[in-house]
Formats: sequence, structure tokens, C-alpha cells
Amino acid sequence: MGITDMQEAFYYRECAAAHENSPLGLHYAMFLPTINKQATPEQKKKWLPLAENYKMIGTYAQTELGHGTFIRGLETTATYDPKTKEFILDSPTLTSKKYWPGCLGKTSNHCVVMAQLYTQGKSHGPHMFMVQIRSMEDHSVLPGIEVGVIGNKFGYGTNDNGFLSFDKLRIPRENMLMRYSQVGRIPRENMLMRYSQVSRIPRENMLMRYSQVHEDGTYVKPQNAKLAYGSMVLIRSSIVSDAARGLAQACVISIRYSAVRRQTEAYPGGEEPQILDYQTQQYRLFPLLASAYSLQLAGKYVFNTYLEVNDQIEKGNLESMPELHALSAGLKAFSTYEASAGIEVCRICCGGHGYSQASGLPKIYVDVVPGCTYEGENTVMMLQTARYLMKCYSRAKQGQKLPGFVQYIGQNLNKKSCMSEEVALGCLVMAYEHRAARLVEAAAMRMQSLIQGGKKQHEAWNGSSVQLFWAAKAHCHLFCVKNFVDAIQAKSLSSKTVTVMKSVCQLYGVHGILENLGEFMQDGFFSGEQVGYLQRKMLALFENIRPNAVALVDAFDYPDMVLGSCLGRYDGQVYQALYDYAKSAPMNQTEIHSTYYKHLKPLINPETTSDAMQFAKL
Ligand SMILES: CC/C=C\C/C=C\C/C=C\C/C=C\CCCCC(=O)SCCNC(=O)CCNC(=O)[C@H](O)C(C)(C)COP(=O)(O)OP(=O)(O)OC[C@H]1O[C@@H](n2cnc3c(N)ncnc32)[C@H](O)[C@@H]1OP(=O)(O)O
Ligand SMILES: Cc1cc2nc3c(=O)[nH]c(=O)nc-3n(C[C@H](O)[C@H](O)[C@H](O)COP(=O)(O)OP(=O)(O)OC[C@H]3O[C@@H](n4cnc5c(N)ncnc54)[C@H](O)[C@@H]3O)c2cc1C
Repeated sequence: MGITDMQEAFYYRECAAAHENSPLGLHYAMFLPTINKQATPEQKKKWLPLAENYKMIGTYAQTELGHGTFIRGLETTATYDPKTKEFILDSPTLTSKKYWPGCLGKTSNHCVVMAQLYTQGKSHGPHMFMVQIRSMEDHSVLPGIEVGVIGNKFGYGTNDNGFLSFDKLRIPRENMLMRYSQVGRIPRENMLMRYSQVSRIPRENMLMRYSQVHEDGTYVKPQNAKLAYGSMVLIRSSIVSDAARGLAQACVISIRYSAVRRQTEAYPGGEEPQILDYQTQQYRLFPLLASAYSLQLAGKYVFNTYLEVNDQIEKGNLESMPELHALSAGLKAFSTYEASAGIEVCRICCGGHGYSQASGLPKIYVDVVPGCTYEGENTVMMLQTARYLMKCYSRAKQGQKLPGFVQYIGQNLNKKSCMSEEVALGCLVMAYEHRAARLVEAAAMRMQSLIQGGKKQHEAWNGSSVQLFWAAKAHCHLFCVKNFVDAIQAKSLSSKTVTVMKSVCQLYGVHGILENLGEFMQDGFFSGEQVGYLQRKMLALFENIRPNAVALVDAFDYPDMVLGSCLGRYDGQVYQALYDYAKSAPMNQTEIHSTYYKHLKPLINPETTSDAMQFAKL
């Protein structure tokens, strides 16, 4: 294709086969990026041409039967043998078998494997290794390897998620993935000096950057062990836009359909209105439309932040790693939760036709919803963000200045909302900042009281984790609202566009408060009167957005081919499309289905069962 931008390439492939989940998905999304980000220049020189030209087709094999979340608990081992200068990969237990990696069962002939590194009798934690699993000549499985598919899943039918295990498989030492120094272009001798305190080894064998194993098995630990988690941070930063895309497409389908569908006379003898004119339909769909816009903006922000921070990491500056981890983990969870729930509401809003594959909605749902699980189970990811917020809170209490998006933490909470009938965007942001700051403080206070009451750190953590989850969710929600407001206020949009988009942004903020009212009212921040302002504003915004609703979904500019929906067609010819879809169903290619003779005829006409038996023998 010649497209160099990863996300653009991903979207181009999505256009060609929307939500089909390509059997090469992991090759593009994780195998290639892992080589690019975690391999040395010599390894890249060796592997990239093969991988980019589909000689090597790979996946990212990390999760095991017994462990997915807890990477440090993975059981696959890679033990260094200094005599042969090889790693011995082994799956010592049933639960150590790799299980779930996409494109693993039948497609890939290589994979990058996360395994516990052992050298000189010591464990050094999870590291990545390049492993060939099938012949590049005839695709046969190589000795010492068991591989296959895991069977039917909730969705992802076109992806051969698989299992994989090793029986003391030997791979060359050069197959441990490690990138050369991240300190930029320092002279080679400095690079050697920087890492090799034990012995100088030829540069081509120097396994630099994050960590290395010398020929004698000496291990040099990385600058930060989590650098090996880099591919996951990349995908988490990409999933936000992916979730936004799924929700936006579901909004296009359901809102266009709601403009075509007419149902129930508005008054005796009256015309049946468009269902989009029902306030309840607007209440369910318009906030999702606003959320789709908000998540698209959030997705752009987090991916750009990933690119900036990753550029710094390449230069050896790891300072922003914690903030990127907290942002990408939290937004990945927040966006996939919001998109999955929203796509399901869009489906339900389309009535019976929403339940048909012809609507395109089930396919979008089963493609987006696993994003709540893969690349870091959402609750676990939110708790990772909460871990960062707790650190920020204690720094704020020590009077330290906080970076970027967490400056609201530790603010004075003895204030009331400025909300008026107008519902200014600034008052909305202030409300979300207050809610998040209050929940962060409440979680920190809970932790503190449990520890003061004698609980150990891990007991206090678990005993506060619900409040920690609430705090992280509120932090992500604040991010999305403020990022949306900043975009509206910063954009040099035409006055008409600003007016329309300001209503959409206001609705996102207002609806979020009304749907989480307890968290906003618990400390009296809002008065009952101010809640009334918000409720009236929400209903007014529905009326305000209604005339532009179809234009707002058209603006996403998804072609019919990508939507794959009879309900969301640009030309609105829904019923003809549904009928044509039904007529084309395989079961309609014969008037009487073959199962009639074997199963129905003996019931309906038992006297002619012999005919049925004859047919059954056909
Ligand atoms: C560009 C691509 C283009 C398009 C793609 C678009 C969209 C994507 C669409 C589809 C997706 C395609 C394929 C996806 C298929 C799915 C693939 C997978 O699922 S791969 C497997 C994923 N598995 C996971 O994500 C496992 C989750 N678990 C973890 O990450 C870790 O175990 C943990 C939960 C973070 C815990 O780690 P650990 O126990 O080691 O660390 P601690 O909790 O003790 O914390 C210690 C310390 O480390 C910091 N930290 C943790 N992780 C990171 C990190 N990644 N980066 C930076 N720092 C990290 C943590 O904050 C702590 O810091 P401290 O508080 O001590 O300062
Ligand atoms: C469609 C799909 C594709 C996938 N593709 C890949 C792939 O290509 N490569 C790969 O390596 N993996 C892949 N995976 C696996 C995926 O990464 C894991 O399923 C995911 O990391 C979750 O881990 P788990 O399944 O072990 O769940 P668990 O961690 O067992 O989660 C189960 C429950 O336990 C809770 N829990 C776990 N730990 C904690 C904690 N510390 N605190 C609080 N609660 C906790 C979770 O919140 C969750 O509710 C894929 C999974 C799916 C569904």
C-alpha cells in the first residue's frame, strides 16, 4: 500500500474489510511494531525485510492459560546456555502454555514470545524472544513446538487465536529482542562503556538498550524493566481511536436509521413520526454521538502523546513513561467501556432490525467489546491509572508541582459549582475537576485510614480498590471532557460549526454529570437548583442538536462499504436493502430446505416416512 503511518494503514485495511479482524492483524498491530521498537539495529536489519515482505508472518505471544494480566507471573522460561550460546524455551506446566494470541493457531510462522529470562541460575523477569514456530518452506510445525487454535469465541471468527507450547526448544542468543542504546547516537565505545561493565563483546552481539545477556551469560539489566512492555502501550494508545471509530459507526447506523424509520402515530389519525423525534430516542442516541466525538479527540491526543513520549524514550529520556502509562491504560479502559456499552444501546435503538447481521451492528460490537479485555483487562488498567494518581496526590500534598493533566489533584475542595442556566463550558470542566479531585482524595484517605488501622500496604490497596477505580474513571472522564472543551475553544472553526459542536460538547458534559449525579452531589458541590439547570439544558440540547443530527453523523464520512449496514445506508433505502439481504440468504436458494424431508416430513406426514428415509440416504 505504501502507507507508512501505522494507524492510517490499520484504517485502510479496516476500510477494505471492516471489522473482519484479519488473520494478519497481529502481524501488523504487534509483531512488526515489536521488532521496530524492541529489536537491535542488527536484528531489525535481519528480520524487518522478511517480516515486511511476509516471509516471516508473526504474532505477539504473551498470555498463557494461567496468566494474562500478571506478566511477572508468566511461566514460560528462557534459560541461557553459555556453552552453546542459546536460550532454551520451555513450557514447564499446563498453565504455562501460551493461550489466546491472535493469528497464532494456523497463520503465523514466527512469534515474539514473552518468557521469564534465566541466566547463571538467576531469574531476570519477562523478556521478549523471537521464535520461529513453523517452517518458512512448507508451514509445517517445527520440532519442540505444539501449536493450534483455541476454538470458537464470542466473536473474532476470522482470527485464529491459538495456543502454543515449547518442549526445551533451543534458539540462538541473538534471538533475545533488545534494541541498542536509547541514548541517541553516542559513539560505539561509549555505548559499550555505558552498559558493559563486565566484558567487551563484539557490537553485533551487543544486546543493548533495555537489557542484554553477554556470551558468558552475564545479564545487564535495563534502564527500566517496563520498557519491555512498550508494545502494549502502543496498542493501548491506538485502541482509544479504535473504540471511538466503532462507536461513531454505530451512531451513524442508528441515527440515520432513526431518521428513516417511522413508528406509531403521534396522535389518533396522525402521521407516524420519525423515531428520531422521540425524546427518549434522542436521550439514548445523542449523548453517544457526543461521546463518539469526544473519544475521537481523546484518541488523537493519546496517540500523539505516545509518539512524543516514545521519541523521548528512544533518546534515553524515560521521564514521561509513568504519565504515558497512566494515560494510555486509563483511556484504553474508559474508551472501550464507553464504546462497548454505547454500541449495544445503538443496536437496541434500532429495534428488531438492529438484531440482524444486516444492520452491521453485531459485527461492530463483537469487534470492539474484546477491547475491554485484551491489551490489559480494563479494571486492572484503571487501577494502574489509580496507582499513578495516588502518587500524584502525595506529591501534591507535599507541595510539589504536578505535570500536565493532573494539576487539579489536591485542589481546595471547599467550593461550590458556578453552574447557571447558561451551563458554561468552564463550569462543566470545573465540576469534573472537582469530582475527580474529590474521588482521588477519598481513595487516598481510605488507603491512609486502613494503613493507620494496621493493614499492610497490599491489604489497604485491595480494601480501597473500588474507590481507586472510581477515582481513575473520574480522572479519565475529566480528561475527555476537558480535551473536548479545549478542542472547541482552540479550533478555528466557522461560527456555525462552533455553535453546533459547542452544543455537542455541552451535551457530553451535562449528560455525564446527570448519569453520575451521586458523585457530583455527594459533597454538596451542586445544589438541587443547579441540577435542574442541567436537566433542562439537556432537553434543550436535544432540540438544538436534532436538526443537525444526520449531518453530524455524515461528518464522520464512513462509506457504506465500511459500515456494511442496510440500516445505515447513505441513500436511506433501508427496506429495499433489508429485503434484498433476506432474499440473498443461502437458505432461500431452495424453496424447500433439505432438512424438511429428514426432520419435518416424518412429523407432518408419517405415512410417507419411507420417502423421507430414501431422501435421507441421498
Ligand atoms: C499502531 C497499531 C495500529 C492500529 C491498532 C489499532 C487498534 C487496536 C485494535 C485491535 C488490537 C489489535 C490487537 C490486540 C490484540 C490483543 C493483544 C494482547 O492482548 S497482548 C497481551 C496484553 N496483556 C496485557 O496487557 C497484560 C496487562 N498486564 C500488565 O501490563 C502488567 O502486568 C501490569 C498490570 C501493568 C502490572 O505490571 P507489573 O506487575 O510488572 O507492575 P506493577 O503493577 O508492580 O507496577 C510496577 C511499576 O511499573 C509501572 N508500569 C507498569 N506497566 C508499565 C508500562 N507499560 N509502562 C510504564 N510503567 C509501567 C507501574 O506504573 C509501577 O510504577 P510505580 O507505581 O512503581 O512507579
Ligand atoms: C480477542 C482477544 C485477543 C487476544 N489477543 C492476544 C494476543 O494477541 N496476545 C496475547 O498475548 N494475549 C492476547 N489476548 C489475551 C489478553 O491479553 C488477556 O485475556 C488479558 O490480558 C486479560 O488477562 P486474563 O485473560 O488472564 O484475565 P484475568 O487477569 O484472569 O482477569 C479476570 C478477572 O480478574 C480481575 N483481576 C485480575 N488481576 C487483578 C488485579 N490485580 N486487581 C484486580 N482485579 C484483577 C480482572 O479485572 C478480571 O475481572 C487476547 C484476548 C482476547 C479476548
